[in-house]
Amino acid sequence: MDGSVSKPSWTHKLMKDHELLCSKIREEADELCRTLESNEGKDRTASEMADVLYHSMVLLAVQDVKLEDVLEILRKRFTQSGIEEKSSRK
Ligand SMILES: N=c1c2ncn([C@@H]3O[C@H](COP(=O)(O)OP(=O)(O)OP(=O)(O)O)[C@@H](O)[C@H]3O)c2ncn1[C@@H]1O[C@H](COP(=O)(O)O)[C@@H](O)[C@H]1O
Repeated sequence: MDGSVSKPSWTHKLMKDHELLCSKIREEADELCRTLESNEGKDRTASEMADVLYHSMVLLAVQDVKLEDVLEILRKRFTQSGIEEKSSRK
């Protein structure tokens, strides 16, 4: 024993408590939207987006989904407009 005390980790807490994790993602997404609706400025938008990304990346890690896999899906969508893709599903 080296006598060190491990620091509490927000990430570990989120990974163990899926209800908390999902509620944080919803809360942070709502805060991000409010930066637009209330014109809170670029810095606030960037900060809230960082919160959304961080919490969403924890959700990916819980499910063993790599961010690279998400980026690959976005890359494949480059050649098709979102409206075309949506109508192709109907
Ligand atoms: N990027 C983050 C990160 N972004 C946000 N958070 C935490 O997410 C929590 C969000 O809670 P709240 O919504 O209550 O806080 P808030 O959003 O600041 O409050 P308001 O917007 O409501 O004013 C806060 O405790 C933030 O510190 C993060 N916690 C950790 N990380 C990264 O994860 C690493 C490991 O952190 P630990 O897991 O805590 O060791 C860190 O070094 C960082 O790199």
